[in-house]
Amino acid sequence: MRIADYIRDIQDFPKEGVGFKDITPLLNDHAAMMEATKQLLALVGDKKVDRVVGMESRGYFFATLLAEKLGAGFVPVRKPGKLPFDTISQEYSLEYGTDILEMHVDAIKPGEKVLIHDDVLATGGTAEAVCKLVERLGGEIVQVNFLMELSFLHGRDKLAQYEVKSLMSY
Ligand SMILES: O=P(O)(O)OC[C@H]1O[C@H](OP(=O)(O)OP(=O)(O)O)[C@H](O)[C@@H]1O
Ligand SMILES: Nc1ncnc2[nH]cnc12
Repeated sequence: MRIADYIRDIQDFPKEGVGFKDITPLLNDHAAMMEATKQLLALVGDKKVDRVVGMESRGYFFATLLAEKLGAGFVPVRKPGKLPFDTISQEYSLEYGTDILEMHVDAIKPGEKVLIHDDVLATGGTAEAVCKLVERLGGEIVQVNFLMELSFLHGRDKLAQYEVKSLMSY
């Protein structure tokens, strides 16, 4: 089974010029979703992970599956104003806009080992902001992984000090 066969390309979404990578076919097929989870787990290997951090919203799907398999807690990163408790905020830029990401102040304890997961690495702005949030809370980032990276946008350059892995590269 090829995971890439379950990624649908949508041209000019959400804006003209963007080639959008749609993961809903992958989520729609149980066997494909489980295979992708297995392959992401293989990227993590035998690293100890206390918390898996997932980015709203498409990062949540596999981040929670990974947390379950790794015996780790799940931490949601959300867009502003959505988290009910005290938060820390970090501004970031996207392939198509700018925004702020937030995390609960008590989501990660100093010294905890953190896996960060998102579906797509594009410009790297989102992942860079999340790395900053995790480190501001004292977390130790053991890996940042993605289903896919859009290598022509060079998002890895923003994450040079971390172990960055992805299942697919375009
Ligand atoms: O590497 P970057 O250029 O920062 O882009 C990658 C981010 O963009 C997408 O999220 P989006 O903000 O579209 O939100 P969504 O998951 O809620 O659709 C994607 O799921 C990543 O989180
Ligand atoms: N081209 C793209 N497809 C899916 N998600 C994205 N996030 C940023 N760029 C993206």
